[in-house]
Amino acid sequence: MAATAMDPVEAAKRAAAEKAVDEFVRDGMVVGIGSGSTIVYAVHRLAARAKLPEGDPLRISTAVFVPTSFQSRQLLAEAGLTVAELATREVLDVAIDGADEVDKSLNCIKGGGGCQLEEKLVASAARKFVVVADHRKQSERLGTCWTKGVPLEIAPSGYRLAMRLLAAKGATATLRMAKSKAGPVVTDGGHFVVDAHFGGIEDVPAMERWLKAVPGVLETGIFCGMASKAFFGQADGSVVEWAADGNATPVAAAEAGSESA
Ligand SMILES: O=C[C@H](O)[C@H](O)[C@H](O)COP(=O)(O)O
Repeated sequence: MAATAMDPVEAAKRAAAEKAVDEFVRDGMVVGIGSGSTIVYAVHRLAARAKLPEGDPLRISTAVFVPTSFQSRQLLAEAGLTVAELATREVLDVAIDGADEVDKSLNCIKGGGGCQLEEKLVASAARKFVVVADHRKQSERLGTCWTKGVPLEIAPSGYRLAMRLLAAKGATATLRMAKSKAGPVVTDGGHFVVDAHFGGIEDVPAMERWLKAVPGVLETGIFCGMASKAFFGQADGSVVEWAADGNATPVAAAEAGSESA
């Protein structure tokens, strides 16, 4: 039976994730693992590398992985990879995560999946923060591609106050509602998510500072000045790499789509 072709967007996510894992993860490292659909391919790649024969330079046997969510903890455990907790690790070698939108300075909007607080903690603890995404996430200005708003993780008791303050600042702010449960989305940490859309964000650092100062906002989905590199899988199967200095480089995705590491 002929193999079914992979959906091009999924193939792009996979190419980016595999490239980042192979460029940044070495054996013995402590590695932060983000959440979302793109990170699934990173974990699959890590699992494949754990099965490589001894002596293979890509083999990982002593690396440990710090998850950012229930989802990534489960993925790592199912892949047979060693899970570590951020509470017992002060510094991580690298953290790899997806994003909802990335600008040329590698500022990101994250939290489309409601995991921004743990993701921010893990990324902040890492010496290097690496973003993996498909081409739809490449943006000239945050807030223009991802128009669902900046996800904000909010103390439940403060969500009405926060929404009033956000609206006064000009945002369209909505409490994120669950799809298969009555009521709001509740994060892994037991908080609510408010999505605040301001249109295109001109001054990303100022916006992040302002959002962080809103009472009840525990963390914002703006990751400003944190990433050192971003990999974007393209529709043609290639991977484009953005560096924090604004340089964009097309890189070969020779192994993209391969089953083995
Ligand atoms: O809360 C979710 C995370 O920030 C994800 O990394 C982000 O939403 C990107 O997810 P995906 O890889 O599914 O596009």
